[in-house]
Amino acid sequence: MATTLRKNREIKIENKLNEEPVSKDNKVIYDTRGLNLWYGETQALKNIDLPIQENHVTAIIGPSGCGKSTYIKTLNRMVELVPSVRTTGEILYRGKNIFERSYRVEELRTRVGMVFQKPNPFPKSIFENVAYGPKVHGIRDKKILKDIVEKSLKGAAIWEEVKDRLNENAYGLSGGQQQRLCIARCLAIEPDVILMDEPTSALDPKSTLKVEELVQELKKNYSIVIVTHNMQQAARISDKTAFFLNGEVVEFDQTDRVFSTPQDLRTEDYITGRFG
Ligand SMILES: Nc1ncnc2c1ncn2[C@@H]1O[C@H](COP(=O)(O)OP(=O)(O)OP(=O)(O)O)[C@@H](O)[C@H]1O
Repeated sequence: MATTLRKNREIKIENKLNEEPVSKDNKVIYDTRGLNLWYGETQALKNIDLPIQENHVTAIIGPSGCGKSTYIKTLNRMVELVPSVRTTGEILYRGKNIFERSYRVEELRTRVGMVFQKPNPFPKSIFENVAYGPKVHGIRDKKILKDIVEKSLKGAAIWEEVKDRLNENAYGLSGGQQQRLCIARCLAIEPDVILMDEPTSALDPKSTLKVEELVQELKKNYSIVIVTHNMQQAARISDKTAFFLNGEVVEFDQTDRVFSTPQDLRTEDYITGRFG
């Protein structure tokens, strides 16, 4: 891990050197160009063009089955775990096409963390849940692991609630706490991007609020892409919103514009609750 983390930092610097000078606010971290994706004969994504900006929260909204989850699972190539999947087009992550043969998918996945709809802690202690990733990457030093665990739990705004019970089983936590633990687990591998697939859909309103506040905090250091069914949530926490419909991006803009003055009638119909 120490080597991987160092490498991540070096890659960040190297990328910075290779990048064209663009203003900080406009730096594209993920650029999707003409992406099509099929599950067997079914086309789930159609000609997607989507630039995702660094240190922004980008929300993906749209009705059930429109391709939101498929899209974010394409960003870390997790979608390829489905054998019938075929893609065309490009996704550039920090300027490099992730579909290129020579692209190292393992490295992509250490730089791009993912949080799922249902909290999925391992049946292990709170400490071990967070230390797992760093251990897999070769960190054995107890002091370093302890520091990583504390820093990650603090980063996920759950440290105060669990610091006295780190050796207890993670299953003893509430759903909302489990989800923040999963976010801490994700932070422990020092990702560059965090993908979140409906991270609050299984949580109560209070836990949802905590995760939303956390996302706002995390975007200072990470780039976040979040799929959500909850339009209020997208409006509250995202900087940019992409509206997907039938596998296409119908509209992509600043979140306030998408919700206040949508350019496409289909976006307007969706956000005003006429369908979906
Ligand atoms: N493993 C799979 N095999 C075949 N088809 C799939 C698979 N996963 C998704 N699909 C199809 O791809 C399309 C997009 O599905 P996806 O799950 O990406 O939509 P979604 O917008 O995330 O939906 P939801 O909001 O209900 O989660 C749907 O038609 C779905 O049936």
